[in-house]
Amino acid sequence: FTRGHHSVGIVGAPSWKGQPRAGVEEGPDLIRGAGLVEKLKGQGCTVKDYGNVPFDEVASDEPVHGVKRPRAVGRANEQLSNAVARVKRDGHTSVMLGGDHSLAIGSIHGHASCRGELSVVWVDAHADINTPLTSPTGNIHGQPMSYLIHELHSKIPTIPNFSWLTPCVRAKDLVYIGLRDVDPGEHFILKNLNIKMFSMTEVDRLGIAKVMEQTCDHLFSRGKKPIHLSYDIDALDPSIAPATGTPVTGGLTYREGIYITELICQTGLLSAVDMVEVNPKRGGSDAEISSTVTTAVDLLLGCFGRVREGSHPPDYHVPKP
Ligand SMILES: O=C(O)[C@H]1NCCC[C@H]1CCC[B-](O)(O)O
Ligand SMILES: [Mn+2]
Ligand SMILES: [Mn+2]
Ligand SMILES: [Mn+2]
Repeated sequence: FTRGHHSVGIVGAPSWKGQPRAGVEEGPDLIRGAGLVEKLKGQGCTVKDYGNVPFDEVASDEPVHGVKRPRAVGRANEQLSNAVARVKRDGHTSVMLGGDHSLAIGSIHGHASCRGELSVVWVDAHADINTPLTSPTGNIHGQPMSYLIHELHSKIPTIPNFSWLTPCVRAKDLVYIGLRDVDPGEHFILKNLNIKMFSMTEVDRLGIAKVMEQTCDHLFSRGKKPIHLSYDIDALDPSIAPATGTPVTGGLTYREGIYITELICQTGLLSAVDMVEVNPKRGGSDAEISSTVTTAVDLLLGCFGRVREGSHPPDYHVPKP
């Protein structure tokens, strides 16, 4: 068996402004420091690291319609969209390292600007689909999907530095896995738009293998599209990934988290992946931080061909004495 060749383009997005807890901006360099590039190369990938997006400074940034830090987050996502579009134009599968989950706005927009209609798999304890007017906090990391889907466009007010953004995802092309902390407004939207979701109840009831089978059936039922996997590390149980801003008990096991990435890889359709919300300042110890970061790296390795049974080069042979 030969390992599928993966060409990977890495973009760091060191921004924290979609939420109030400092530290998540250290995510990109922490994940790199845990050996992501070397490990991807070690499993046969071609890797180009595009570095961290040099986000512009934004002066005063007062809330608008309750949305916090809109100008900084809007501009950062415009820059990120351009960076991800470039990675896609260069022909790589893009890996966006966050940073908080508001950065999925730029990542998905930039991906879609190059590849057109996408399937989005959103792995998260949370739905991140509050509109500016349903959000209980005003933090944009709880809102990204509402800015991206066509069906909510009429519910999004004009926000400064977001005029560049047009919705690019259809509700029927979105699947959630891992939900266990969803606001009332979000739940109404999920039901009203009939968005496919596998909460932790479905993970428990069906098992992760069936969840992935049904995720693929749903996404491919109207033809196969490039997959955008947006992975919030807080989808994992806090016992595995504690160093994150909004941990919720009862999450995915390490094995379930990895299984998701193995199956997505096997589709051969993975076109972009986000790995977000790793925050070292939320870890209570070095062990907690390294468990979180190592898991993030392992999830990305699973996206790009690592299989737990092991593998060997096509031309391998046992040495003769
Ligand atoms: O909208 C919000 O601020 C809240 N809504 C309920 C879940 C917690 C939080 C959003 C968390 C954003 B995430 O998933 O990127 O960590
Ligand atoms: Mn999230
Ligand atoms: Mn989350
Ligand atoms: Mn592939």
